[in-house]
Amino acid sequence: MVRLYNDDSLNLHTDLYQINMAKTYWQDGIHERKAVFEVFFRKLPFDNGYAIFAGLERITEYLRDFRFSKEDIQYLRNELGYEEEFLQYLSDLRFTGTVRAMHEGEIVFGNEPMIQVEAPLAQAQIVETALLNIVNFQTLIATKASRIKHVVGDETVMEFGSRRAHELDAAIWGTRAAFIGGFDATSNVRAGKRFGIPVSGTHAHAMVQAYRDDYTAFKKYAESHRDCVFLVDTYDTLKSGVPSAIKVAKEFGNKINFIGIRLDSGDMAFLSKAARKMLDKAGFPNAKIVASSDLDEYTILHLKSQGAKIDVWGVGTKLITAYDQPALGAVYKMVSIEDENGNMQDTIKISSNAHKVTTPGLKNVYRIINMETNKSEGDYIAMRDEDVQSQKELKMFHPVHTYISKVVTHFEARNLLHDIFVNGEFVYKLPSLHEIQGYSRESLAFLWEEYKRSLNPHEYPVDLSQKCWDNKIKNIEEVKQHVKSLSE
Ligand SMILES: Nc1ncnc2c1ncn2[C@@H]1O[C@H](COP(=O)(O)OP(=O)(O)OP(=O)(O)O)[C@@H](O)[C@H]1O
Ligand SMILES: O=P(O)(O)OC[C@H]1O[C@H](OP(=O)(O)OP(=O)(O)O)[C@H](O)[C@@H]1O
Ligand SMILES: O=C(O)c1cccnc1
Repeated sequence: MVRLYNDDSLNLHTDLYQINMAKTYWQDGIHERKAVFEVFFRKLPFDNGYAIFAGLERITEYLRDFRFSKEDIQYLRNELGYEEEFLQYLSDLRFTGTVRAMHEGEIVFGNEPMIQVEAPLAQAQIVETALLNIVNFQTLIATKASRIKHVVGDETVMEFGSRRAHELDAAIWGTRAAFIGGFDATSNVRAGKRFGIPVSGTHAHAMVQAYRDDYTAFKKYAESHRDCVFLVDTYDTLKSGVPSAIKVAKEFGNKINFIGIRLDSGDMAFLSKAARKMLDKAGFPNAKIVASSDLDEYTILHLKSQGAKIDVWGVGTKLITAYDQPALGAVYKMVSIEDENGNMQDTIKISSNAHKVTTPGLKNVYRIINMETNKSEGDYIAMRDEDVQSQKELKMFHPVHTYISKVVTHFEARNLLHDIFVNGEFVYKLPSLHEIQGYSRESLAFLWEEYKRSLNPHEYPVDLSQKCWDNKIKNIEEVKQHVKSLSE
């Protein structure tokens, strides 16, 4: 088949300015200098108390495949006019850097690196766009899913969003992220095939319309399927939908597995309670009630507070489009760069907003677990040469309001960043998606409930070590001096 679009590589999935900067570095001969960038966001999405890091698997694939194809080079030559020598450099380019990152599914907070890229400057620059693109979306959806799952609790929640997602990629990768965040199943069959996510589904109003009435439609479905969930709200939920479902379930008996019914409109608290009574009375106390229709964590919480008898939740649009916050603002900031003598020098980005000043240098991130409570005291960012675990007492203080502090003893300092690539070599063992979901659940168990509630959660501490803080202040002073000297 002749394809309209030959989407042969992801290397051009970058902003033009990255390639232009790479060209400047290359022409100036500094493209091979080592640079360290960190991926982090400043503000948690949805005013949540935590986020769930997702996207690492796709990033590893992107970096392993990192090469400009012949067609890419041709495009850069013919349409963008780059010169031959630079194009030759680009066509030989492979990712040779070191990447450290959190495990996928890790609980993550503002202002701490989820990923560190330590690579030749030009390479580190070119990969920024794709890395942020992947992490921002997948982390956002995994976090939204986690908020929803937190409200749903032990009941089942299914992902129904593909039809409303922002195109095909978002549906597929959003579904994967939703599973990481705790969703149990998806309606998207391709996501099931590709990622091994359990696939599940009922039927649409169209089928009832096609057969003109509930009873005939359910009967025809029962004749062709063993597992049956009947959608009961096409015409009249309580007068026609539920009675027809019960009638078919009785008629077919053991020939089908009558799982239950689905409600998709109306007052779902009222209808679910009424339907429950009808199902129980008819001898189907185990039949489940599935609900869908513009659900999110808020509606689900409301429905539960009204005593709705809903066992399974189907959530689409508001999850997959991150309806109430359409983007996560993760950024990619340079923290260190090699100088002309081969020494690494810290770099900092200053802002008039204290929260926006970056934290320079080569750092580690630790989760400080209190060994007595087995709960997390906060995250602790230290310089790489610090030995955090061997300290008897750890002073943790707020990175902006430094007078807010506490001393922690009897702790385990868990290093959150793991080697993914070392000098271009892929050294990480990718976990399965089920393992990632399990890991995320375990990570959440270290958080006190105060950080997990969906409304006004406590602010989780992400603190700097004294050394890291001193280094930041020193860098700020140096930059100020430098700027002053230039203006004199
Ligand atoms: N008891 C309830 N309490 C709070 N929210 C509810 C309750 N029942 C339903 N909802 C929510 O209220 C909204 C109702 O949507 P809307 O009025 O647009 O139409 P609908 O009843 O779903 O019907 P249709 O799909 O035919 O337009 C949905 O988001 C639904 O999840
Ligand atoms: O509301 P969401 O959270 O996005 O969940 C998915 C929605 O998609 C379907 O509706 P649609 O009107 O597209 O078709 P159908 O009801 O006829 O199946 C389904 O009935 C849900 O209402
Ligand atoms: O299986 C379902 O019930 C379903 C699937 C996609 C969207 N809405 C509902």
